[in-house]
Amino acid sequence: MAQRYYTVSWDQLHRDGKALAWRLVGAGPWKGVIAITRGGLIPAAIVARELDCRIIETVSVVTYDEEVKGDPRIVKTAAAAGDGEGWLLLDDLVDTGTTARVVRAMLPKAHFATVYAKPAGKPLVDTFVTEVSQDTWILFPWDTEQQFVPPIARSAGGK
Ligand SMILES: O=P(O)(O)OC[C@H]1O[C@H](OP(=O)(O)OP(=O)(O)O)[C@H](O)[C@@H]1O
Ligand code: HPA
Ligand SMILES: [Mg+2]
Repeated sequence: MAQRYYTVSWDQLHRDGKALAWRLVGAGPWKGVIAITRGGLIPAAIVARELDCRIIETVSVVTYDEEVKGDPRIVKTAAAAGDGEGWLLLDDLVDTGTTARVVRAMLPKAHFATVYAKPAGKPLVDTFVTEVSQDTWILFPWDTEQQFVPPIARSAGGK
């Protein structure tokens, strides 16, 4: 299990997604966006909207079951994108870089961008917005929900 958590709200993801679009706007034009599903789908929608890009392809790689990492499994390729030249490849984050390595081998000429990056995966990304430490687990809004928490006085054992 991760040692700490970094919770990302929908609002923050939207803001960070737009910050990513600002970093990418001068690097185009793009033939289209390729989202690495599933985590890259929402960032891809936000960035594609800001870059005025209507063409969205997907590739699917499964690497984790919740917080447990396994061997990466390619579930879907993006044949229309060829070697990726002129395409913008998007994911929510790079952690160990395992998924990025697999996808980069499939689309070596694509520009690879993520919203968040951890140190081990950072060298594989062309553009990202926010770095978090390797022992931090990012909690995305689609994986979480709001719930009641007891007052501090009670959880600290005061009452
Ligand atoms: O750098 P890595 O160590 O490979 O980790 C990053 C990848 O792991 C997560 O995907 P996941 O395999 O959980 O699939 P999902 O996007 O469908 O949730 C995340 O969305 C990235 O794609
Ligand atoms: O920190 C993370 N958060 C969510 N999914 C992930 N997949 C790999 N690392 C992470
Ligand atoms: Mg993913």
